[in-house]
Amino acid sequence: MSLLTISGLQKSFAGPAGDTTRIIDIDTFELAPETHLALRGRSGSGKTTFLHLIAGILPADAGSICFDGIELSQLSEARRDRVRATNIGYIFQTFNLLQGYTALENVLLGMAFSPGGIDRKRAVAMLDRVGLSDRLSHRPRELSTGQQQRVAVARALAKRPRLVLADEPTGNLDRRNADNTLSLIREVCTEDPTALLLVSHDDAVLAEFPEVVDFSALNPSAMPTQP
Ligand SMILES: Nc1ncnc2c1ncn2[C@@H]1O[C@H](COP(=O)(O)OP(=O)(O)OP(=O)(O)O)[C@@H](O)[C@H]1O
Repeated sequence: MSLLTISGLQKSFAGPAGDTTRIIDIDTFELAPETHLALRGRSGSGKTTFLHLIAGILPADAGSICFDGIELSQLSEARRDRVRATNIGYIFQTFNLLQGYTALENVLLGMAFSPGGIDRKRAVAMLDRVGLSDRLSHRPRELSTGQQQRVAVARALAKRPRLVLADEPTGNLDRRNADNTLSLIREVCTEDPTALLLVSHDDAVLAEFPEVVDFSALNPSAMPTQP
């Protein structure tokens, strides 16, 4: 039984000149529960778009995305938001932290719709595990870029999701912090047990995964914009 089953998935975007480019054209993709899978791919090949479709942030033009028995393409945006808030821990490439809230509040708010609800002890423990126990009351703008990335990691993991989507989750970290953060993500996803779909360009990160899929093989219509 797979946690995520995708078929015939298509997504195009209109360019500034009104022309349309198909960014995603994926025949089939499956992710089993508790599986850890990494995606590698060129910049601009559509990896973030793919994660946004899975998370229900973007609607697909065609095809099916079945998450835990729920067909996302049949749902309104509000219902997709609820599925994501309840089941998916998303580590955004650009963090998406709420600027008016502290690091701890960002993690607590991330737990608000999860089945376990808000658990302050777990939120504090997760921020401690990403090395930010002395930054609980800092707002995002008072944190370094790497610290903001670690808050985003803590927020995604603290809620005990069924699936973690991680878009370059170590992209702004030095080697030591990148290694620690990756180990933490995989450790928490094993403890709880959670499926993990991670995008990375970093060979050291990819080497840690039992399975790495080349995104351009999965999505052959991808049009890389940069080597
Ligand atoms: N809202 C949008 N409107 C128009 N084009 C878009 C939009 N979002 C993404 N694109 C285009 O889709 C393509 C894929 O973008 P995406 O962010 O998914 O790539 P990526 O593989 O994640 O890249 P990177 O590795 O650099 O983060 C790019 O060419 C981008 O310009």
